[in-house]
Amino acid sequence: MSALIEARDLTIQRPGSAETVLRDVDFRIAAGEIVTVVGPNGSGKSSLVRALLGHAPLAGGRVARQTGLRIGYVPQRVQIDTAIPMTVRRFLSLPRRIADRDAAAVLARTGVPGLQRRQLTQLSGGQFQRVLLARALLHRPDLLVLDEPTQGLDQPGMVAFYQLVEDVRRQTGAAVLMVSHDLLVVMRASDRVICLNGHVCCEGTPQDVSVDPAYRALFGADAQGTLALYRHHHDHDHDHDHDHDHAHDHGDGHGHGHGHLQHGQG
Ligand SMILES: Nc1ncnc2c1ncn2[C@@H]1O[C@H](COP(=O)(O)OP(=O)(O)OP(=O)(O)O)[C@@H](O)[C@H]1O
Repeated sequence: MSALIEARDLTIQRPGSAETVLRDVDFRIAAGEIVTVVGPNGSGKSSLVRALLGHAPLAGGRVARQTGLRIGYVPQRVQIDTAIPMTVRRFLSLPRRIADRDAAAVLARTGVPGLQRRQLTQLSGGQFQRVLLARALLHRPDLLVLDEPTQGLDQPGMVAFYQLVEDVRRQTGAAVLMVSHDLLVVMRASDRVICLNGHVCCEGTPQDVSVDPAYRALFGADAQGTLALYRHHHDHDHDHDHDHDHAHDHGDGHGHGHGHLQHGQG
């Protein structure tokens, strides 16, 4: 299958300096794939995403994006000016105006129907993330790019959010590229995981990455947890769960995240 985005030998430097943030990274994502980038703070995850989207200069290598590729992007930080009142409905129409019908449909799809008239500042963390996802979905992207989409959500909120991302992929066929720290949860929602630390430490299926020594060295106790989760999953074959991969996820699907809005971040 041809790639939506393909990168070769990417090298990225810290803006305004010769310091290398990422070196020799190869990357590809195909239609319909869910790929997650994990790695410690400062390991270059957001830099990689920005370079793939063409938002950051390359110090080396090349990136090819499929002609006409539609991308829905939720950046790591979303600047909300709390001094200016803004409803969800208006937010969805920025920068391009959309019809009421489309606004209602996309909010229903992301599990927050009827929020149109609510002020952004009055949303819970989980609702806000779903509104961001709704906005990213509006223009029927071939690829959704979500940079740490569950920041500030509690565990059930995270599980529910990743379940929603999988539903969106199934319903729309969009590929998904995510950056995440939520190792245990996100790895289960991914087809492929890339573990970064200034370069690609390891990559592959979640199962392969969870047992890779480089991954385990980077994530220590958390990696042990991932491993245990895969063992547990492997050891049990639930009668009623043959057709999907969430036998041990007990998210309630309602996204009741208790995080807070990240007001005015840069
Ligand atoms: N605009 C910038 N100006 C200066 N340095 C930057 C900038 N963006 C990134 N960097 C540096 O590049 C390195 C990688 O940052 P990046 O944000 O890509 O990491 P990350 O893996 O996404 O981190 P986190 O998990 O903390 O979000 C860091 O050392 C960071 O300080």
